[in-house]
Amino acid sequence: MIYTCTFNPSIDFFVKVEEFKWGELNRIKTEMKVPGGKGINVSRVLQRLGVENKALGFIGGFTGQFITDALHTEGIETDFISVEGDSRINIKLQVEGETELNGAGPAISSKQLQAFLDQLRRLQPGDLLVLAGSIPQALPDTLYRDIVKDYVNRDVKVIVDATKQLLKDVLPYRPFLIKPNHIELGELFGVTIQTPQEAIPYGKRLIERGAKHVIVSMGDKGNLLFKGDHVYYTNIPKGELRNSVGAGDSVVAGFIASYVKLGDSVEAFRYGAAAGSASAYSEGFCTKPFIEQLITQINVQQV
Ligand SMILES: Nc1ncnc2c1ncn2[C@@H]1O[C@H](COP(=O)(O)OP(=O)(O)OP(=O)(O)O)[C@@H](O)[C@H]1O
Ligand SMILES: O=P(O)(O)OC[C@@]1(O)O[C@H](CO)[C@@H](O)[C@@H]1O
Repeated sequence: MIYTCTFNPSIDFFVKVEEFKWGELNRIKTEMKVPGGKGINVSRVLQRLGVENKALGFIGGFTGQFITDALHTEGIETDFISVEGDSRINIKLQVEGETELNGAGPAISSKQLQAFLDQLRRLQPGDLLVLAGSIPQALPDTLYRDIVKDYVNRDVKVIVDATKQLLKDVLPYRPFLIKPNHIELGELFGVTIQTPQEAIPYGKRLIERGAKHVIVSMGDKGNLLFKGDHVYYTNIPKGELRNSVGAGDSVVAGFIASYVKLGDSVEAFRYGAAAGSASAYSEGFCTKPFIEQLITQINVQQV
């Protein structure tokens, strides 16, 4: 079974305006409210690809109710722990590019955290666990590390999509896959990375530190996969950018969907890259037919 964990789910409030003026009244042209959070996005894309999975995490208040109801309408299975506060609303302002304003999220008590950790005990050898996104401030920042440490030894493949220390700390425990984007990769090493060539030495270091696979997504510059001593690059198919929120999560979901079917991480990388671009070229998220249309334009080359 595949489980995704979103410690801090959100309603993503997408807002388009013609022009944005600071300090003035701006009228919204179009708006859309979608359940979000990185693990939830992975669940959504897996569900669209016909891969059974369950979304776990913490949800609360009227926003939490909206998130749960909307996910069930989409056919996504959930098993969230309830908290008292409201799940956050993340603003995605689409004008001259995308500006994001992400909320802090509700408090989570140690009892609620324990209920979540108890839930994880149902994991079986062979299961796959996705830990994705930021964690609310109330939670210990060793949380991802502790979970990876526990479950990797139980033959669970753990995938981590997080940033900074949360990501650094999991490496010695051999996560199956991590997926920083090039900016997050640069942050880990205190450098600025702009090209795939510049990313290569740093991706290799993450493998040396323990990750089994590393995908570095680079927006319109393509993707890199690091696996053992090998490095692979995918190009980007032709298309028009509509929304890049969740494109990275789609890469993760596409990788998983293909990997569980074929067990081939290089082919899974190609499928993940197609899913990322299919989401970037859609108003919402990718669909299976669109991924399979774009994948014909994607080549994987060893670099
Ligand atoms: N402008 C774009 N044109 C084509 N493909 C894109 C574009 N932006 C993203 N993609 C595709 O989606 C992948 C993931 O995008 P990106 O590197 O922006 O991930 P991310 O920063 O983790 O995204 P997020 O956190 O919003 O989900 C890219 O590597 C690429 O395959
Ligand atoms: O604040 P976090 O947890 O780092 O990121 C949350 C988020 O920006 O990531 C997703 C896109 O990847 C969105 O659905 C969501 O709003």
